Amino acid sequence: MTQILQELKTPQDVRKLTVRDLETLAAEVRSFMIKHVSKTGGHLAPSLGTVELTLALYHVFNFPTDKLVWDVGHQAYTHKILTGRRDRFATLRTKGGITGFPNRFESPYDAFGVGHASTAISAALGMALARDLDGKKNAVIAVLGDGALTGGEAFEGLNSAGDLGRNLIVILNDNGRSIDENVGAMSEYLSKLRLMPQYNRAKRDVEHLLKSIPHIGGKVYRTASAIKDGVRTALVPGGLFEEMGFRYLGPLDGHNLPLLVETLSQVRQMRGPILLHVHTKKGKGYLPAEQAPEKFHGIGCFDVKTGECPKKQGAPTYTAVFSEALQQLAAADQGIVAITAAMPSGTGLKAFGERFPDRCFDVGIAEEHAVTLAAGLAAAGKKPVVALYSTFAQRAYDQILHDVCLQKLPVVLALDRAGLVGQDGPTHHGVFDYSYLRPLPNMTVMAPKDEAELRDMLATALSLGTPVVLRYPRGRGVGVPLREGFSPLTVGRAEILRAQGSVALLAVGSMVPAAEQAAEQLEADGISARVANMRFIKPLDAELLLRWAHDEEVRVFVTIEENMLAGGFGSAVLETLADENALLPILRLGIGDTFVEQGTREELLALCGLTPQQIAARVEEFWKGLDD
Ligand SMILES: Cc1ncc(C[n+]2csc(CCOP(=O)(O)OP(=O)(O)O)c2C)c(N)n1
Ligand SMILES: CC(=O)[C@@H](O)[C@H](O)COP(=O)(O)O
Ligand SMILES: [Mg+2]
Repeated sequence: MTQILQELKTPQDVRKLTVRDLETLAAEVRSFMIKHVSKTGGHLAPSLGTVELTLALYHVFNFPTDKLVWDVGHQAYTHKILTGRRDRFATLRTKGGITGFPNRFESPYDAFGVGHASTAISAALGMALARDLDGKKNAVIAVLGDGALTGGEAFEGLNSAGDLGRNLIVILNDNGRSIDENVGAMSEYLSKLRLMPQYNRAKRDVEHLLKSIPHIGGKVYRTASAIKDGVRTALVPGGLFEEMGFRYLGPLDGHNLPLLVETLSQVRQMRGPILLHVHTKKGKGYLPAEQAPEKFHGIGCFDVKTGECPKKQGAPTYTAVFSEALQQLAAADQGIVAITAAMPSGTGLKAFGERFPDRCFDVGIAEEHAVTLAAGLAAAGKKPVVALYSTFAQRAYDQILHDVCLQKLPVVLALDRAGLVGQDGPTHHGVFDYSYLRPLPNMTVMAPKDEAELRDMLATALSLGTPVVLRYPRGRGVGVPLREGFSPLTVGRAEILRAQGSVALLAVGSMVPAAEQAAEQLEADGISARVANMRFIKPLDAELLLRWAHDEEVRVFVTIEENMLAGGFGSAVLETLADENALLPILRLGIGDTFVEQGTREELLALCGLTPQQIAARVEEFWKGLDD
């Protein structure tokens, strides 16, 4: 570690540095960050883009008295390094280590916990209102990206903040990208602003001139500013934000420290809602990341010299199998269309979009809109597939209920990253979907045991003509052979994998292979076990459940799921058996009433007691308890 960074004892020390020191510090922070993230993996490109902005903020403001709210929080590594987490930075995103996003339990400098996009303005406005109620004077700053600005909640926040008129600084960190290319009319608008610095300079000059005229200058400026003839909104940079009640400043070079420090020092004195537009480069200062910002958005470990990641062998990912299957089905059916909410690469829809550009829609970070858009397409006769990460689908609950299920529209929700996702941790685990989707009438919910079954489930989902959810985990498949064609499944029918045994292991999705291994272990230990791949969480195969419940050999039911126990698959089995007065002793395995921390998927499955060995051991213990 080089000098200035090493000598910083508290974040307040950054306030004492000269601008020249800050420039040296920026270089030190970058190489520190690259060195560590190359080993742990993480959101490198977004965080490289905000080094100067973060240093300037810490130079000008007094955190944590002033409040700094990051949007998503994947760009906040400099903030973490400055605020007491430098020495633990090597543990970033590892089990027991520091988290990948700001987290209120980790540091008083993390004013608000994040991970999902577009929340910063609303949260910061809440803090500004509380400050005013308490008669305090601290600054409140929200930093969000141009991608986050495509999210509806960001607009709701702007709308409310502009109306309430409180002292609030919103910094728009515009790097022209989301994870992939940014999309939408707002993104176009920001691009135009970036190309019009001359207007901005002119505006600043006019402001300066008018305000310098004694007595009447300020009045003239305000009158001039109040002209709302449409021309201003269209031609004056930031006119759109100004119409919403913000004072717009920028765009300025977000890597120019002297300019940032000077501007933020002025902004600090201003009143009312301010929107400062800074222009940054994703991956700044590390050539491989500048050249491939999408790859370095969130990356595993890599070689610092080359920027290359170690090649991984193995089965294709669920995402890749989904992508390929959807393209195959869409080639045969013109009615199939696909929608992503800013995750074309992550969900595998990028390849679909390249092949069927007219039938693929990236709507930005707008999960609610994505689902209702799909409902509209379905109402007009199309077969939409909305590919979302399970965790982000939480955003669209009312749309799934009100716009899709209530109207029984044939929308297929393909929920990727379902279950425990690994290093992103509790903000991103997709472990709630069975519980929140199961109560919805008209909904079918299924989960494949492997990547081959994913293909068949997708074909089944598209053939049903009703709302369907298909959820599958992050990462690689099991490694089973993939057939050419598709074999549609019977809805609500389980697959029996082992037909005899006193313990009935009922598993869904990713837990089916684990259940099969656990059954072998149990057999080896002298307890016979049968196994069903339930396939459908809704409708459940009630016929099988009752048949097994009434089978004299069966003494215990065990449900196994990578989901919360509350309201999940096990609850569904329990309800069905209770309603039919067919209850046997039942052991439900899944995730207890807690937010699961970060770690590798394997570590977290073990933490939740869901490895095959742990499943077998927990069943054996339960079994022994029956005789006591
Ligand atoms: C609700 C929600 N949907 C999707 C995501 C996934 N996601 C994380 S960062 C990101 C792009 C954000 O772009 P921007 O705000 O411009 O930040 P940048 O990465 O460019 O710094 C997306 C889509 C998310 N975190 N939250
Ligand atoms: C910050 C964020 O929400 C995304 O960048 C997310 O970390 C991507 O996850 P995957 O790596 O599973 O695509
Ligand atoms: Mg961006």
